[in-house]
Amino acid sequence: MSEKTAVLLLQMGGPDSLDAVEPFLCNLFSDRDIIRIGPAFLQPVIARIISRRRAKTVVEYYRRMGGKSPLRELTEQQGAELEKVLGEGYRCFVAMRYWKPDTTSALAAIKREGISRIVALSLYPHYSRATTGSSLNELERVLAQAKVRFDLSYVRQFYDHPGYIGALVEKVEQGLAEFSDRSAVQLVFSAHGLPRSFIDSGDPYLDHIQATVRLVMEHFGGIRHHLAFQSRAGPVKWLEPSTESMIGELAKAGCKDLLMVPLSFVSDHIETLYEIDIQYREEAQKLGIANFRRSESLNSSPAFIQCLADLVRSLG
Ligand SMILES: C=CC1=C(C)c2cc3[nH]c(cc4nc(cc5[nH]c(cc1n2)c(C)c5CCC(=O)O)C(CCC(=O)O)=C4C)c(C)c3C=C
Ligand SMILES: [Fe+2]
Ligand SMILES: [Fe+2]
Repeated sequence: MSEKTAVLLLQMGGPDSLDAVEPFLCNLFSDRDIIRIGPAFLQPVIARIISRRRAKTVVEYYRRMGGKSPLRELTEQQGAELEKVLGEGYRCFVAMRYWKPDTTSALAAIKREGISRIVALSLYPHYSRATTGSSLNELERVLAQAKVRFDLSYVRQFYDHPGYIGALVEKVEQGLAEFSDRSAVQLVFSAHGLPRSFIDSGDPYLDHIQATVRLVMEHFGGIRHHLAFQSRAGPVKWLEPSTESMIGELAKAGCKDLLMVPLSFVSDHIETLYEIDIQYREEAQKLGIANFRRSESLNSSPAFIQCLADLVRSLG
């Protein structure tokens, strides 16, 4: 057995071609940790119907962002950079919840290298049962079937880690520098939405998001800021206000300079590259917000990779 530690980067994954959109959606809608549709035995059938219908709309979004999600490449790059910072004793692997490479193939690769110690590193800063919880449940299911035993530890969240806050502050600072008068800019922190029922049953996601916003804003005294939630799907009640309505309200109040700060996803994907950069930008410009910008996603920013390395090393 190798003395090395495997760092297993947990992400959602995204379609790697337009043909992959429907099966990706079907995997997502089949997962009862993220969405419950009908009784468990019927969910796979309903998931197939919903994914076929949603794919018709979403394929066009992926087409407009280059024909696929960049999540795999971005996550593999994070793994490569993290491996460089951690040095000799570590190897990084990627496990995507709804697309490739999946948890089974990631564990097979770890096993092939003879590694027995795994740090499961969730790339969602804010814990939710829908995201990190789902990835960890999948990992436990796959491990239960593996013939090899691993020594496993977890990074479940890092919403208040000084390295994460510092990496976000750096991106907001760069975003603000693009405006001629930073005191006129309003920040909209845009987090991924979640059905209200998750929070009502104890999910800490909203508390984590609010803590991140508070810690980032300690560095930006005097700048006006707001928190909103994007990408709701389906008829249930979601966290409010929606990013769309927030943009509308700010436009009505005369805002001309707006910096969107994506939260809750550390890499570029459909919510930054389509929803914010295309959909919300077109809407904002129609409503008279002349300067609509977005701070960059963390992706492989050196400060963020250093944060991930600190999190891994903190587990000894
Ligand atoms: C079905 C309900 C959904 C919940 C709840 C949800 C929560 C949630 N999602 C992310 C991050 C990502 N979501 C992505 C795609 C995506 N998510 C949903 C649905 C829910 N998400 C769908 C249907 C899709 C597919 C795209 C679409 O149809 O709109 C992705 C990957 C995007 C990519 O680039 O391909 C990420 C990442 C978070 C952080 C979150 C709650 C905390
Ligand atoms: Fe999502
Ligand atoms: Fe989404």
